[in-house]
Amino acid sequence: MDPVGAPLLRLGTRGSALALAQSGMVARQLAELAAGSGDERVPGVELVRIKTEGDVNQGPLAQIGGTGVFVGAVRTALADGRVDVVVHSYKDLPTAPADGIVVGAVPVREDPADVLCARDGLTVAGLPTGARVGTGSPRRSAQLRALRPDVEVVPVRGNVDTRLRLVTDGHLDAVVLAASGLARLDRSAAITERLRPEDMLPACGQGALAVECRTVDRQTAWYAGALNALDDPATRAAADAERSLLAAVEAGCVAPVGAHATVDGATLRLTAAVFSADGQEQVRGSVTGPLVDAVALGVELAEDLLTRGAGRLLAAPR
Ligand SMILES: NCc1[nH]cc(CCC(=O)O)c1CC(=O)O
Repeated sequence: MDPVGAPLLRLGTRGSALALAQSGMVARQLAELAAGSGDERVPGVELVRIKTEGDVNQGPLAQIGGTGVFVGAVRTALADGRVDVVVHSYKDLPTAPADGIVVGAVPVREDPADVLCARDGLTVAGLPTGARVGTGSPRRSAQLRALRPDVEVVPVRGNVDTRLRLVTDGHLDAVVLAASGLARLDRSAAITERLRPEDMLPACGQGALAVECRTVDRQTAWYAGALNALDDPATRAAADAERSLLAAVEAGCVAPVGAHATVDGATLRLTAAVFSADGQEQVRGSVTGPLVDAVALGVELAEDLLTRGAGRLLAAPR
């Protein structure tokens, strides 16, 4: 309760700069929407910081349990009732559902594209032979090597600022990052080239946020109206399609996957590809259908890719 007795919406967040930027945006939107919903009780939104193992342990993500380590602690705080909503980068959210938790809102998506942040304004085509480009993502690595087999992909980890500094310090010629993360951190000036989704298919859900709440509260909590108002059905459908594809492909292969859904009125178009680690092979496809069939469209395209040999790409040399 805040001093005048109105309920405080407790929004759980990690402490990283990106998480705080995203949570802060959602907090402001939720406060405005709740206030605008005609509800007498104008709520405050309180940010509650949650420390996760991924923040403490800087070892390679794959060794400490993948991006799931960030999500787990935040979801536990939600399930335990310490907070009411949590905000995730949708692309970091595992596809398996969590008990008692639902995605209460999917706000309007930012640009889902990946971007190059290079020294001296360089583009992918302009990088010198043997240029050192940082990314920790097998998906970005494979597609970068498909575009430029001669560049050296350097594995990197750490937050967005750490990665940008590798370029400004002269350790790397460039890094590949998400346009959305840079925009939210007000670092878009570092972008030297926006990579078209045709050339660099984004991660499933990239650029979108997932606002999770407890399932029991989704319809009935005093903030349910604000969650409804925050939800963008087009973004939700795009994320649903990309993530159902990912879940269905993951069941059949562990090769890098990229996907991009676009929405035009009531129609959704999903393009996706699975890559060999070296980027020299790929299986790509598209599917178009009604927005309301987003999940089924993702499964349909996944089955198509698997039928055409997506699973086999796992065996390709690294
Ligand atoms: N893996 C870290 C991460 N998780 C989400 C984003 C960007 C924000 C988004 O996808 O919406 C980033 C940084 C990046 O990939 O450059």
